[in-house]
Amino acid sequence: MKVLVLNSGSSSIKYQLFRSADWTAIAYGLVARIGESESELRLNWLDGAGEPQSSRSSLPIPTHRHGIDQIVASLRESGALADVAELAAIGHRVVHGGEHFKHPTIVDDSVTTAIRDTIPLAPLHNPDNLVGIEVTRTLFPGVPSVAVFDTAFHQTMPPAAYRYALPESLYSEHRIRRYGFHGTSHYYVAKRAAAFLDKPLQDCNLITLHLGNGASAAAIHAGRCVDTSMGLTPLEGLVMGTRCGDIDPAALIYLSRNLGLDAEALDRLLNRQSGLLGICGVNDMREINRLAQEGHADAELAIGITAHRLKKYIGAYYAELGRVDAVVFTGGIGENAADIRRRACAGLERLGIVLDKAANEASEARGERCISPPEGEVQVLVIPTNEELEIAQQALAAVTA
Ligand SMILES: Nc1ncnc2c1ncn2[C@@H]1O[C@H](COP(=O)(O)OP(=O)(O)O)[C@@H](O)[C@H]1O
Ligand SMILES: CC(=O)OP(=O)(O)O
Ligand SMILES: [Mg+2]
Repeated sequence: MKVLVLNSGSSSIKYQLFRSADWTAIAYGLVARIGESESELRLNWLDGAGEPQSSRSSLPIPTHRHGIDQIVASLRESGALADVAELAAIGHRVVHGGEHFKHPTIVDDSVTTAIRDTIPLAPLHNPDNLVGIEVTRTLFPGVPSVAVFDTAFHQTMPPAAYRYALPESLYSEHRIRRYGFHGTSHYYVAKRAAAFLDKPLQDCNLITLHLGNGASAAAIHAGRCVDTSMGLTPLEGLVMGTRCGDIDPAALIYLSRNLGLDAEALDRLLNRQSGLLGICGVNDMREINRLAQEGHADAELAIGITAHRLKKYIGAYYAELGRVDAVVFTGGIGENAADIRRRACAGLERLGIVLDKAANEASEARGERCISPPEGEVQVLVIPTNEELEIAQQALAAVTA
């Protein structure tokens, strides 16, 4: 059987098709620039002989529905998915599941309603996730769609970690609390880290750092999440591509009173115009590294604030956990940006966190690796994330349960 995984964003859909027998990704790709005059369809697949092939085409793709149609048509044409009947499940990334969803869930009307209800909490993500689900439910009524939630892994946090110091009614009536996101990624890399350390996950204390366009940290005690940096929405915590992370909430009051910014303007400012982009005008870490090396002070500052914030969270989560087996870096920045890793870990020797300079900076290194000395008290690991694989496995488990 095969499992298709869709990660629907505002103007793109990323997808992977897995063969469940051995969890090989037999095809993956994306549809980009949906709704623009020239959209793009990319497909990578393994041909009949197992050789990798790829194709890229430009065509107008006006809506997500057309995008998913195109994905399925190209999967059919390539032979990766000869017949939709081969699909055991379609797994969807859903960013916000509120308190309602602690597990992967087969979608029915009540589930789409519950996901729709959380849109105000994840306006950047949930609407597009929902569109993907609605399209596959109408296009393939015979194939179960399974929602896998970013928030699910964090549902084990104790109240001391997930409650804010706000009036009780804001929690009991409005469910304002820390939810946490990227849970599928934190869980996946935690499992891989445990395997790397050759210990059962339930014996591992880990600090996992997912550093992509969105970024978050998690404290994992005995294999369960006990704290995470994102909050009610994916805005709190670390510095991100376009999101500010932690700020004094009174800054919003100030901006509202003195600059007249309303809710929409604050949302735009903090979610889309801040973070790395706000500090230095660029949100791509590769470009920022290049600019910093050329001496651009604002690019250097963007890296400095990012690393400073990361170090603070590593220290805080170390204090919460008491003992740490490994610090795990993942996501596009975590997996590739040696300089960020170096700065985030600098000065933490007293905590047993030490990097092996050569291992950290080995630019050709790929895959799961240890970047601390083998005798180190705390292993520092780089573990490439694979949210799609985790979603595929959870989706299949949900439909076969
Ligand atoms: N070699 C690299 N060096 C530094 N940063 C990198 C490198 N490769 C990717 N990145 C950064 O990773 C970020 C994107 O991470 P990714 O996990 O792909 O994002 P998303 O959250 O969209 O999945 C971007 O800031 C990008 O610049
Ligand atoms: C929740 C979140 O921030 O997701 P992403 O990193 O995909 O934007
Ligand atoms: Mg990602």
